[in-house]
Amino acid sequence: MTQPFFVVEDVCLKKDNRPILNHINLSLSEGQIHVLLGVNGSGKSSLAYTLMGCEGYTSESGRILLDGKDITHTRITERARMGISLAWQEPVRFEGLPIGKYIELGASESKREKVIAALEAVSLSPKKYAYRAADQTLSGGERKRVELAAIYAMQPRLAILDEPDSGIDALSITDIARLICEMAKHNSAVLLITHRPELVEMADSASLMCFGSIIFSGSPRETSQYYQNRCEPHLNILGSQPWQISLNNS
Ligand SMILES: Nc1ncnc2c1ncn2[C@@H]1O[C@H](COP(=O)(O)OP(=O)(O)OP(=O)(O)O)[C@@H](O)[C@H]1O
Repeated sequence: MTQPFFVVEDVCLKKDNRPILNHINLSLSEGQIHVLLGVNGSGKSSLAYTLMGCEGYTSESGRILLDGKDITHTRITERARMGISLAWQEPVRFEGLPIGKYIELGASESKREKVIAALEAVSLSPKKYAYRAADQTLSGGERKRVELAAIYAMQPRLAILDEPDSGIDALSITDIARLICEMAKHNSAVLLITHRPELVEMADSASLMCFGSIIFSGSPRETSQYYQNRCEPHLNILGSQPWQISLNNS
């Protein structure tokens, strides 16, 4: 793995005077897939928004560095230009716009080919979808695929994927896994927020968030085992839904 180009140093965030992120440290290299695990409300999406530079999510302390340059106070549009992109947990609505046009907006080069390749990468037929305008007949799962296709076409330096699997059926999870691997092969770093074991397994590294802090980092296997041993029993006691993750051969 090459030297990290994206480094998060000691980042803290408060909302309504409440700490949401506590001294987060993270680094990513080109082509690295890093999984962020954690129960609901542990701060995963807040970290994604902070790294993307979303309004209201500027860290009070610490630094975010891209190629050694401090981008902690750089606006979201500039960060996008620098090659950081975020696939939201709830896909962006682009009603009225043909799907192909939406994907083309951020495509890096040779746009028509990119749109076709991106749609094929998420198993949507270009013939059927490229000219179809987004409207209420587009399902949640289809929207999720289009959002991922748009990110794929961009070939960002860092793709932050916030639960790309939500609303996606079990059979289609292999399409998502393949797409993420393709992105990494094209040298994008991927920060992947997910609860799906199939996606955790293919990552290079993982971190576990709890109450706004990263409490464990290691291999995906070690991290999910840490979760199972330390977090799940507490969730069971609290009567919450256990977050189910089981890696093969573990
Ligand atoms: N804009 C905000 N104002 C106040 N509190 C917020 C805001 N955004 C997030 N929080 C709080 O920060 C905490 C972390 O939320 P966040 O959505 O980042 O967690 P998460 O790990 O992504 O959860 P999930 O898995 O349910 O998506 C929660 O307690 C949430 O209520």
